[in-house]
Amino acid sequence: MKIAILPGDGIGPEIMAEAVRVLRALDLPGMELHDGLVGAAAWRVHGHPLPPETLALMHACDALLFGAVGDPACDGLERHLRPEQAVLGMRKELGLFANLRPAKVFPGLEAQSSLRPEVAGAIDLMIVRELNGDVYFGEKGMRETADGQREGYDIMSYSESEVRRIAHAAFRTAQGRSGRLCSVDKANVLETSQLWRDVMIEVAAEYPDVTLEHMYVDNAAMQLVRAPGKFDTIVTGNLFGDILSDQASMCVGSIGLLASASLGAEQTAYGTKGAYEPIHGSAPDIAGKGLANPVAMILSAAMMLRHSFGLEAEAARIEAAVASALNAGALGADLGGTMGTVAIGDAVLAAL
Ligand SMILES: NC(=O)C1=CN([C@@H]2O[C@H](COP(=O)(O)OP(=O)(O)OC[C@H]3O[C@@H](n4cnc5c(N)ncnc54)[C@H](O)[C@@H]3O)[C@@H](O)[C@H]2O)C=CC1
Ligand SMILES: CC(C)CC(=O)C(=O)O
Ligand SMILES: [Mg+2]
Repeated sequence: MKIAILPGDGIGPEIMAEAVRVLRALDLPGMELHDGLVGAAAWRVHGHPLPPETLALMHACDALLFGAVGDPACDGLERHLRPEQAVLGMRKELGLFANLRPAKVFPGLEAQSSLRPEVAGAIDLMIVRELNGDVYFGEKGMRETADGQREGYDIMSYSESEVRRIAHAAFRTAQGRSGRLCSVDKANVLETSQLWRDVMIEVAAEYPDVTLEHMYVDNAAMQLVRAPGKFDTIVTGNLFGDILSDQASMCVGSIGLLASASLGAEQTAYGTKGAYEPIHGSAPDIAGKGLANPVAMILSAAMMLRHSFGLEAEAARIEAAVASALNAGALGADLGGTMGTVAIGDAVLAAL
């Protein structure tokens, strides 16, 4: 059970330290943790955000715990050297095309949501975000128009096979939940989305026990704050899924609460290889202050135990400890409390 520990930048190291404490407390036989550098932290040492040393570690491990990357000091670098290329590169290099982002309100935290408590209380949804395609990975560049203006461009595209494989992942996810799948696209405007919708409908024929509906992304953004409890499983593209999941986090209460699993086709001796990371970024505005909520990172470790190592009981144990600690008031500033990163980690450990 080899796990790559990739804290990254900003609050990444602070929240990773808490997740590692929780993992170590479980005392799992055969668990090995291997540290690696990603993002600006790697660029400062090796001159690249995803250096060969880290890539080799990623390939050698059964699962990866990833903190966050991003550093304002690097915003002026050429794009291929920016910290964010580490997370994009990891997902592409390992073929991690299915990003599962669960959003569920924790008992006792309904009032921390940006929504009314009775609306927030009904949230229990899963966003299945495609992670290897879309406008994030299309050809991009800067060119000059005929009248001498600068013009930036990013090509949005999806191939049929890319949509088909995420469709199967989403239908299977919906089967394991309530059997309702909502595919979010912009098929009224985008050809990419029309293909997405057509393939979703084709794949639906193989899952007669799942009810498929379609929703345009602008409406989905609205419905997510109007009646989020009506969603069960959402499947969407890379860009829309990125945006909708940040929005879902505030419906739950804080972006510091939402974990994710990024899975591909590769199987190890233990289960599906995957990378596990909070949905948030490196939060430079609070980095180094001990204020970051480590819950999303800790819950990402739980998702790792479930998906990559088949350790369901241990995953559930972490999730129960987090729910109990939050319910008992282990809240940071993001949730209206006063606790810092380490104190929240202590509370989770005490509840384990
Ligand atoms: N997977 C990754 O590594 C990601 C990296 N980024 C990068 O992170 C950097 C910052 O991006 P932002 O747009 O500011 O997004 P962000 O998610 O880092 O922060 C947005 C806001 O949420 C707060 N926040 C985030 N995580 C928190 C936590 N655990 N506890 C308490 N508050 C938390 C931050 O303080 C900030 O006010 C950029 O360089 C961006 O490119 C952004 C998203 C994902
Ligand atoms: C650097 C971004 C593509 C990462 C992000 O915002 C995300 O995956 O949620
Ligand atoms: Mg994001």
